[in-house]
Amino acid sequence: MTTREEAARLDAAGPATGWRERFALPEGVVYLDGNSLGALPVGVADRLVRVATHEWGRDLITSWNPTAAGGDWISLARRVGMRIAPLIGAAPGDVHVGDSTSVSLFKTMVAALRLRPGRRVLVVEPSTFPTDGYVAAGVARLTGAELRWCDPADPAASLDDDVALLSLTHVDFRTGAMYDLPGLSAAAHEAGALVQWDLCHSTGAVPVDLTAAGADLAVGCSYKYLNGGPGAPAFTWVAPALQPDLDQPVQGWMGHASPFAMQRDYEPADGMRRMASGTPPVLALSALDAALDAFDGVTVADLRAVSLSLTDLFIRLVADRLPDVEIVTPREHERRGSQVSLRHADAYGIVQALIARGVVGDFRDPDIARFGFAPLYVRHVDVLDAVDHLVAVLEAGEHRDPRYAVRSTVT
Ligand SMILES: Cc1ncc(COP(=O)(O)O)c(C=O)c1O
Ligand SMILES: Nc1c(O)cccc1C(=O)C[C@H](N)C(=O)O
Repeated sequence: MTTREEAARLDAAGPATGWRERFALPEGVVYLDGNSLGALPVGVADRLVRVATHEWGRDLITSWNPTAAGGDWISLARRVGMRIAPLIGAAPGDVHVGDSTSVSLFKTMVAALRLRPGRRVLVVEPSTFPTDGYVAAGVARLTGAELRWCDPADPAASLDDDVALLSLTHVDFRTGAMYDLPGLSAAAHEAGALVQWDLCHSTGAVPVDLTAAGADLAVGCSYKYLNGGPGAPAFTWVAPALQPDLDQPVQGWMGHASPFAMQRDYEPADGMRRMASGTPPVLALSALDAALDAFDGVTVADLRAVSLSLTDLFIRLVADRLPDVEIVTPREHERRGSQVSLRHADAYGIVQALIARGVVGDFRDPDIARFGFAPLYVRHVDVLDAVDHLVAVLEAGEHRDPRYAVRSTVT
């Protein structure tokens, strides 16, 4: 059994030294929900104030161009994309930032169908985060393509000559299980299909090398492990070889080759700039830009080492102390993201009772209690404390409190 002293030693000796201080976390809270909403990095509030007062308030519209205060809003999305690129194995100019993940999925799915005109099937995994399936169904309805649900245990079995795109989520939001990104990318290509990865639950916690894997398209949000804040803009990546033929459906003026020439006819900009549609969300991009400072000097390999050490410890302690609780997240490192999910009939009550004790995880219908381990700020001592509280909740029956019989709207 790991003692608190041993856990504290692991925290002090590991590569995570100094990482947690980059966040403004409330005292006494063990935050295990960074896989839904990342914590607040220290520089973000000041940056937002500066952008609002100096760039917007004082410099007004001149801030679209570079100013003494900073400004240069017009290139902000591109600059933020360049900072996300190394976390996903992308070249610096190949990441567009600006829409929600759902809207990004719409654009990339339509674009992928247009890149494979002879094929009309979109393959999606049915237990993925719902928005991926909803958008795929909408795209199918709009384009006349067919949506084919694959077997989650064997997505490659659904590939054939009709498939234009295999679209998968790298790390599953419910179970924390991780797909073999290079292997499934290769399988899609063998069938002549393109492959897209939803990296919402990977980026910033799990190593991803889209270039090495030969993937075609990817999307991901920035409010989870990237800590960009609620509603922070998502990113899109498309393999450089596909960019010249990329034809996305929301062709707006910001994706035009010369937006300020205000021409009548649309002419796409070069490269990923054409993925833009309208005016970029400058305030949200500024928050994200400041949030990414928390990754300065941090390698993805170190993030992964810390993440695995945390999830290993949580899994081991739960297995030892609560043998009746089912751990649904895979034990094998190569199949695990950065969260651990437990199955229990009273999962909702467990999560609420833990929150009342200052341990914040979340619940996913119908019976999953989810715990995310954001390696930049979760410590081994937090893992120990979380499991102590979990054991105490179950022993005292706190999860059966009648207050938890009715669920809140947002879980
Ligand atoms: C895998 C996955 N894809 C997409 C989304 C939704 O993205 P958005 O709300 O940015 O459209 C989420 C979570 O919200 C998610 O977990
Ligand atoms: N995006 C969210 C939101 O606006 C409110 C509440 C939760 C979320 C989430 O991110 C959910 C998340 N994708 C999940 O994995 O469940």
